Parts: sequence; structure tokens; C-alpha cells
Amino acid sequence: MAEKEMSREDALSRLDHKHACHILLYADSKAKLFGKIPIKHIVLMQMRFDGLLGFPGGLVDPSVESLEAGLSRELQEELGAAVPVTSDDYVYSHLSSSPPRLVLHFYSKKLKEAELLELERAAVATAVDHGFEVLGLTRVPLYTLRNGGGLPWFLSHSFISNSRAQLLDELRRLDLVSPQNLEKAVKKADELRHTVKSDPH
Ligand SMILES: O=c1[nH]cnc2c1ncn2[C@H]1C[C@H](O)[C@@H](COP(=O)(O)OP(=O)(O)O)O1
Repeated sequence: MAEKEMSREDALSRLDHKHACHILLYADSKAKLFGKIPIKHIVLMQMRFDGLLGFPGGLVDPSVESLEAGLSRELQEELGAAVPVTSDDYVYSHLSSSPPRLVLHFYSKKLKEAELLELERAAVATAVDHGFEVLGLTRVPLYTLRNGGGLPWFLSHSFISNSRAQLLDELRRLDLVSPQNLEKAVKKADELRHTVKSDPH
């Protein structure tokens, strides 16, 4: 899906469009998978009601509230806790091709590991959207195992709108995965998607 990047100013001038804001929340971590594979960073996405992966967030009406206030409100509903978002967390905006007349604003914010763990708990315990619009928060595995497990398999799933590209852009920009490992994971994910599609069972 080709989405066209646009300036924040141009994006906000589209008064006849809908606007949606989503955010990548992440934290550094010293935890190790199986006690030996460093996970390095925790990156959050969510399984949506429609079975697609996407980021927390939702529709915002810039004529009644700022993008950041609207995104913070959506996060309260989906995560069950306050995550104050500011314009410092803004990354970029895109004009959506499908659905049309929609502008997608993307943010990312680094949290302390303890804050992120608390969010994971709140998302299950107190979020009003849990089990309805949001089926569950999920971490993005950033490592690649020998059999393609980890990031390649994760990337081979189905994502809403341009959220897969948003994820890859941020992993690259924030250097959460090295460019070489990211390139290999994307290539492997494409092979895996082909394998799954061509398997009749
Ligand atoms: O994670 C996302 N990245 C980019 N675009 C997204 C993402 N999630 C949804 N979207 C698009 C597609 C949807 O039609 C609109 C509205 O988003 P949604 O989160 O479903 O909004 P509401 O919860 O209904 O307010 O954005």
C-alpha cells in the first residue's frame, strides 16, 4: 500500500479529511529470552478487534482537540493508563490511500521499562477497550532465531494500513534493530509469507 508522506502543516490543513494518530511505545530492557537471548528493547503493538496488528491510537478531530490531546485520550481508553504525548513525540504524517480522505499521524515515545510494564498490566486490568476494540497488547520480537522465528515471523503477519511500514521506519530510525538485521528479517518475512500462502493446509 503506497501512502504519501506529507508535512504536519499540510496534514493539519486537510480539514475535510479524517485524522488518526497512532504511537509506538518502547523501552530499553536488559531481560533475556530463555536466559540467553538479549531482547534489548520492548516495542509495543496490539492485536486489533479485526485480527490485524496495529499501534495503539485512533481517530482524532483536530477541530476540537490537538492531535496530541486526542492521542492521549485514545491511549487512556486502549491502555487504561495515562500516557502524556507531546509534539516532541511526533514522527511524521501520511495521506492514506485506503481508506481515502484519511490522514495518518505517527508518534513514538520512549518509556522506562518499569513504566512500560505497568502499562502492560493496566491494558489488561483497567482499559475499557480490552477484549473489545483491542484484543491484547503484544511485544514485537526484535531478534531473529535460526529458524526465522522472532522478527521475521512477526513481520509475516497482517497489519492494518501502513503500520508495518511505520514499525520498520521506527526500528530503523531509532536503531532498535541494526540495518543489516532488519533487511534480513524483511527478506525472510517475505519468504515466510510466500510459504504460508502456498501451503494448502
Ligand atoms: O497502527 C496504525 N497505523 C496506521 N494507521 C492505522 C493504524 N491503526 C489504524 N489505522 C488507520 C486505519 C483506521 O481506519 C484508522 C482509524 O484507526 P483506529 O485505531 O481503528 O481508530 P478508532 O479506534 O476507530 O478511533 O486509522
